[in-house]
Amino acid sequence: MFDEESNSCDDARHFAAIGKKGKENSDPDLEYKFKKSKKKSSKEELLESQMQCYKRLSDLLEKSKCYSMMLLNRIDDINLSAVLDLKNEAIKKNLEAEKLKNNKSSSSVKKRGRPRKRKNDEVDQLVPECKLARQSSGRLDSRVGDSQKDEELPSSSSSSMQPSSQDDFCNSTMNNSSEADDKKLDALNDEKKSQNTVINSNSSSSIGGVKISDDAMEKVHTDENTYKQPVLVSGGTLRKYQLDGVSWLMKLYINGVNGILADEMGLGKTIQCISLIADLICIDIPGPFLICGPLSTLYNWANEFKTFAPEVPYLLYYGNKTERMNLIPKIHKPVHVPSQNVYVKPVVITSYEVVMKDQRFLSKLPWQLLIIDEGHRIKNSKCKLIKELNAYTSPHRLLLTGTPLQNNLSELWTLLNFLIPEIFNHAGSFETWFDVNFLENVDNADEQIVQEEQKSNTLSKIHQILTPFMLRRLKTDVDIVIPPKKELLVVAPFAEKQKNIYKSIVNRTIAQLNEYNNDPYEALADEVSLADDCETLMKSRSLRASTRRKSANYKLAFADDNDEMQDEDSKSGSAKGDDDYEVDDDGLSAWVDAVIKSRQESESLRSVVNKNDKNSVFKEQPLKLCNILSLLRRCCNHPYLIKDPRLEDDSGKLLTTEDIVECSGKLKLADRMLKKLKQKGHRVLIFSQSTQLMNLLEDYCSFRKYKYCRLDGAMKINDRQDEIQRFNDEDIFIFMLSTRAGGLGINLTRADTVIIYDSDWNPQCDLQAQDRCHRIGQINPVVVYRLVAANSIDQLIVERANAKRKMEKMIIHKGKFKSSWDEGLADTSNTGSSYKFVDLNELVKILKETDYDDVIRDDTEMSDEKLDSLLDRSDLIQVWNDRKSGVIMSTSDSNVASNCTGLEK
Ligand SMILES: Nc1ncnc2c1ncn2[C@@H]1O[C@H](COP(=O)(O)OP(=O)(O)OP(=O)(O)O)[C@@H](O)[C@H]1O
Repeated sequence: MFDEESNSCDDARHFAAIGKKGKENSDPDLEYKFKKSKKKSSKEELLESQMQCYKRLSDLLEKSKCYSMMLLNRIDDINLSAVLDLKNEAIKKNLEAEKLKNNKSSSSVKKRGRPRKRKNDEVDQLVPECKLARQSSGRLDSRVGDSQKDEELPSSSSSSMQPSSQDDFCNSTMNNSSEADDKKLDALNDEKKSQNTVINSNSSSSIGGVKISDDAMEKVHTDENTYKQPVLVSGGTLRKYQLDGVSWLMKLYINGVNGILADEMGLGKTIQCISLIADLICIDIPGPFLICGPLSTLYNWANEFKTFAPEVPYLLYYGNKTERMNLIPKIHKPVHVPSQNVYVKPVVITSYEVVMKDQRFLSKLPWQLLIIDEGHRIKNSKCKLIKELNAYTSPHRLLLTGTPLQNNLSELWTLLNFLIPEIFNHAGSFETWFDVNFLENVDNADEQIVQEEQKSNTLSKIHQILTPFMLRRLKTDVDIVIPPKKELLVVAPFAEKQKNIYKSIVNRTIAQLNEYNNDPYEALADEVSLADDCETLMKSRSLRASTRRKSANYKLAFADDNDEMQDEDSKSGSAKGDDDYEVDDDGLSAWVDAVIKSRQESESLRSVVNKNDKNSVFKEQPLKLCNILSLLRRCCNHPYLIKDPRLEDDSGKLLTTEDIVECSGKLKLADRMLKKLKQKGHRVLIFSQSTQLMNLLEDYCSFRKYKYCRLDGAMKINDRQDEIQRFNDEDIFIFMLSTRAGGLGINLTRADTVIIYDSDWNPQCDLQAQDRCHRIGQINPVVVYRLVAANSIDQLIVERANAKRKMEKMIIHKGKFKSSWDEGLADTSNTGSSYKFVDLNELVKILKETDYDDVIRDDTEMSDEKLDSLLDRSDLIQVWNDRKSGVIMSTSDSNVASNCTGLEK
């Protein structure tokens, strides 16, 4: 619905922003209307605001259309000129380089008196000492003691994982320090550029200052059907869709358009970016290039460079302050790329943390490309990272994310605003452009959504606007063969005592709410006594309270989920539902409604109160309220998370008994499943939101004598990497990971089973987690079990997540952004106001989809037969075998191949 108040508020912000930015962005017409509107009646204002809204939307569509037209024309111009074939060019270049090298090496043979070696051997020759250093370093302690510390990362000499290219880089810069300094880079590369013809001032030079010669342009301007693998990417073969992706990225780059590569997780966004950089090097753009991402993904980037583009130098820039300072000279040192005979700056790979900490220094460098991996990290417009990143100048910004839309449309808008502020210039007015309430409202029936779309075409408009800037392919769209996956929602009944505790929490809270009538603040201020109640209950079960670990540390359930590596059990979100909770008739749903209502009320009150009184007593109350959700979640996961009753032995170790399994419905079921999975030789990833639950699961694994690995956000990067390596190298049954830290950018294809022990409010986090093993490199079908405690907050979370997922599917419309660049633009280049309308039948299909393929539910303990059928994956194996033979018969037919990936529902 159009909101008059928020619109005028947006307008005010909009004009304030105009004032700040200067005249160039202002719209005098709008400004006049805005001032004038103040004197009008509210009806007139509403009408006028709606007109403004309409005008802005038309402007936006027009801008997007013009942008697309401009790009299309530019591409056409370039393609019309005589385009040399990239491959021939590469071969020519290689020959020249080879010739040059032969000359060089024959003179060096004379000088050093040693025989000439083959190209690859030469690189290896440079680094024997570094390789030795790699082998000699040992494992490090697994925890960071002080969370406030700088990232504790090793210096280059002590890292057990220091990649060879890094070593190559160190060594070669040392060996060549006298000749390959900054001046040499400029001189060398200037010399090369001067051999080229005129710089195409119409193309990139006008956009962000990137100058690309005609010669260079010719090398990259082949259309995507003939786009060739970059010569520097020698460690693997790009798949067709990846070549298309690189072609798209290159076109964005040379046309000065920022964008989002939003391919589904595991499709190889990394290799596509590496290929882009490799191609940029070949067209005389010698860097520097900056890649930033979550800490846990840095080694993955390094490994991918090492594997696929071994000649492209990179630098892992991280560590504490001193370590980073020591690395600074290396950022500036050019490195020789033998096959191209060019000097380039190493690609700097770093974390968000460092991008913020070292902003003052790093942002001064003339980055030629800025890649933000797991780009949804900046979905919140107020996050510090966005502000810091905005200080970085680069002619090109690229966001990578497999999950561009996580919670709501404003987040997507924030990403676009960061990338293309000239079009998506005012995030706040987004809501006034589109009436997206009907999409975001979880209570809306599917039919309502379809009717609304029929009426307003909102989805069609959004798709049209996004198309030029986003490329998204799903596993089912592309020519890769990944074994099928299925997801099962497994509903576990509470263990008897667990159920009592849960009831007690709910009843006590409702009583509080009633008791204090409409005053939720007072009602929930007594949280401690609520916890005490639970304790009393536990004690009454004769479970003695002696524990090494502290009892429940109530973290904020509504903490900002943008915090890097935040992986505790407290997540952002809200719950709403009207389920048939047996715990307390309609009690729980009423309770949840009350929780939400009071949260909203207290938030608005807080904002009012806070304006006047910074020390307001109300300030923290809404968060306390949410702690109760956290308490319920703990209870669903394991009652020990409320109070751990175990005693210590003489060495201070907690004595674990069968009770650890018996008192939690979910663990009891998981225990039975794990026993059988082990017998069948499967390997399992267990994801949880809570590190405290992971502590318990560790105790459980030790108790059952299961070999396990662990990865969570508190671990140092080296230790995470060691654990990943250990799981990949050794025969380890279980890898337990915190969803937030372990769900990003890592490859664990040795596992073929995923257990999501507790679901995230944000469904994309769980999807990211599953895709750690369902990706290229997986050879077996994958089964995902999502555990849910029956009739509990767990179910609300899954429902809420499903609603968000539906919205994401509608916006990031399946198939909408997989189209090629030109096809995508063609939609917007049509004359007139013709939209490519959303196919309503397809929309209905999307609305009916769920992520899980089946729900397995039992009110009592699951029978052995049912358990066996739960664990049976012969259906997947059959499908996989059939598909494999189908693919073999027609590998050239990408359509057939694409039908052979994933599992249709
Ligand atoms: N053409 C290729 N040949 C061989 N392996 C490939 C190819 N493309 C990708 N891979 C491998 O596929 C795996 C997934 O790639 P990558 O991690 O880049 O995916 P992603 O899209 O970035 O996923 P995420 O969003 O989860 O980070 C990696 O192990 C990568 O090495």
